[in-house]
Amino acid sequence: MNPYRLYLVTDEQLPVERLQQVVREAVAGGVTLVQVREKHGDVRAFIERAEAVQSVLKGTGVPLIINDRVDVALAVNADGVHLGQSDMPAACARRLLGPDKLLGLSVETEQQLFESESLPIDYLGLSAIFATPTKTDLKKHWGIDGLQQALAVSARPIVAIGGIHQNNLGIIAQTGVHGVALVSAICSASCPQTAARTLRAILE
Ligand SMILES: Cc1ncc(COP(=O)(O)OP(=O)(O)O)c(N)n1
Ligand SMILES: Cc1ncsc1CCOP(=O)(O)O
Ligand SMILES: [Mg+2]
Repeated sequence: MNPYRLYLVTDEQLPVERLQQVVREAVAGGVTLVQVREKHGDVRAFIERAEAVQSVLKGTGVPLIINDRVDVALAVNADGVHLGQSDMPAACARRLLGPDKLLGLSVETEQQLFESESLPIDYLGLSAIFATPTKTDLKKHWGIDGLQQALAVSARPIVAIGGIHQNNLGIIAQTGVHGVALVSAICSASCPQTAARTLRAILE
């Protein structure tokens, strides 16, 4: 099964109980992969929040990915790591994680896309498709044309991320992209389960 189909990236601003509730509901609604993304807290808090999400995912079959930090992923025995361009190099991360963990890499430019082909990674996060208030330090917006071009040249599964919601998911799905990753469309929804179910239905 393609694990990338509907990929939830968590919102660091959620209190931990709401974080757990959102993840529980999102999985019930059809999310296939969950990344814990913490950009501001200390490493101990990151580990605690990762463990809180892991306890919700236990027994669901939905893998847990840690954003940026290989040490946190190793500490909680997560299923994988998502690296950015200024994080640990992919080859180092692969050596530390071993061959079986999922390893994702953000690509923000055509040059990075080209270079990624020789790296020991499992998937690419094409960042960002559209502008989004969730992350503003973005190099570019690939748009639908850029997404189509990346799909045409990459041998790796591609996850589209950035500004994706119910109203533009259809056009993204039509490109045949392997997966979509979302923060606010699920984390800010009043009912994350309904939101995830609706997104999943658009993808099917
Ligand atoms: C699935 C996925 N794709 C891209 C990103 C962005 O990663 P990065 O560029 O390292 O930025 P931060 O998320 O760390 O701010 C992602 N997290 N997940
Ligand atoms: C983490 C990340 N990486 C590129 S865009 C983004 C944020 C996506 O958030 P949203 O789904 O709310 O636009
Ligand atoms: Mg990162």
